[in-house]
Order: sequence, then structure tokens, then C-alpha cells
Amino acid sequence: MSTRTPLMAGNWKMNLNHLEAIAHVQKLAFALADKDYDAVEVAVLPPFTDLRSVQTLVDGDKLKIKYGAQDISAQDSGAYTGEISGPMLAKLKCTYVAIGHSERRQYHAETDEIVNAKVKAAYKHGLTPIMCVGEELDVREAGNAVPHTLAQVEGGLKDLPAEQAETIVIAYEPVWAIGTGKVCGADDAQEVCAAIRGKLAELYSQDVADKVRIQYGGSVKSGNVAEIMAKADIDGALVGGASLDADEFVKIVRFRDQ
Ligand SMILES: O=C(CO)COP(=O)(O)O
Repeated sequence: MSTRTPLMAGNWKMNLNHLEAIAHVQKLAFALADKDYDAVEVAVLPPFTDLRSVQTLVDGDKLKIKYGAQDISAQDSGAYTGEISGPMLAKLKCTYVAIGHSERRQYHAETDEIVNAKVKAAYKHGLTPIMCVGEELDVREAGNAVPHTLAQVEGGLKDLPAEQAETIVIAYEPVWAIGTGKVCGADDAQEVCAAIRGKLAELYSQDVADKVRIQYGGSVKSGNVAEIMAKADIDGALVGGASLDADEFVKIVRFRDQ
């Protein structure tokens, strides 16, 4: 039995303005009880423009919900128009930051080198990366899901010391399962997540590999979360669309009841 605390994180993507964010987090806070937080770590990843409002609410009401950003600049400051830095996110008391989401890899040409630089920037400023990896449909159909994903893991973690690597969260998100309603079969997801853990053991040690939380992401809903969470190497979910519905996200957090 693993001692890893499951992490259920809602990636809101480019949805909910700061007023909607407050209402949404209030709904989650009202529904979730101490027993939920005892069993599962719960986090939301709102757009940058919502973070200050979410911080104020979480601080003011002493909520146990964690929050983080959806991206981080590899730079600390300077002439990088439109970018948001690690020091800015740290000042907002973000716990997490998603890095290398497939939508950033696809629409913003983020490579494993960029992901690696962002992972290091996150650690430099005390943020925990949720590093996203996963294959496109053609890669899976060619039978290369595991090697493709492991290459992303290795590239993203390059030269990262073990003391940092052991706290990272890795989200395995097969691109073809994101926002499509096509959930990856639990056995297929487990196969890749187990391979990721094996890669961590090879790069670092079994001890580090045993500590890292590996999430599954891609069309997770209350109806499929229990089957996914039953797998030995899956320690949580990175939830997109279903995290925008507070009732549904609460059910996902309570996956043990589904
Ligand atoms: O990309 C995702 C989370 O980061 C998954 O999105 P969906 O849950 O909407 O498929």
C-alpha cells in the first residue's frame, strides 16, 4: 500500500474570470469537509488573473484547498512581455504550477528543454511542478506511448537533483484523451504510469520513485475516477472540463465513494 497522498487537481485552463473563480472556490470549500482533506490533497489551477482573488479567499477563510498556476516563465524577471515569473507566483503563495501541459507544447511550441528550464525555475522559487507528459494518438497507435512519454520525463527532469525530483508531481495525460471524452483505459494508464515510476527509479532511486506522485489526466469524471484511482501507480488526477463543475469535482475528490 502506497503512502502517497492522492492529489486531485482541477486545471481550469482558460475558463472562469476572477469573480467566477471566487464563487467556484467558495462552492468547493462549502462542500468539502475535513475528512476529504485528510484523505486527499485538493488543488485548483486557475488562470493567472484569478490567483490573487483565490489567494485572498483561501487566506481569509483559512481554506485547506491548495492552488497554483498553469504555467511559469523560465526567467525570473525582465523583458519577457506577457510572461509570469516564479517570484510572482511565490508571492501569491501558489503551491503548484503546471508545466509542459500538452496545450502549451502544442500551441506554444514548448519543448522538453523549455519544460526542464521551467521545472528548475519552479523549484528555485519554492513551487512544486506538476509536469505534464503524454503521447499523441499516432504515437499510441504506433505502439510507442511508453518510450515517447519516458523521453519527455527524462528531458523534463534533466540535471534535477534527487531532493527536488522526489517532490515533483508528474501528470500522465495522453493527448488523445484530453477534452475528447475518450478516457484511456485504466490498465493502459497504469502501464504508462508504472513505466514512469520505473524511469524515476532508474534516473534516481527506488526511494525517490516511491515518493513521486503520478497523476492521470484526460476526460476524468466522477464515473471513471474510481477505476483509475484503483491502479497501483496512479496517485491522483489532473482534471480539466469536469473541474469546472463544483459538484462533479467534489465527487471526483470523493472517488472512494463512487
Ligand atoms: O488536460 C487536462 C487536464 O490538464 C484534461 O482535460 P479534460 O479533463 O477536459 O479531458
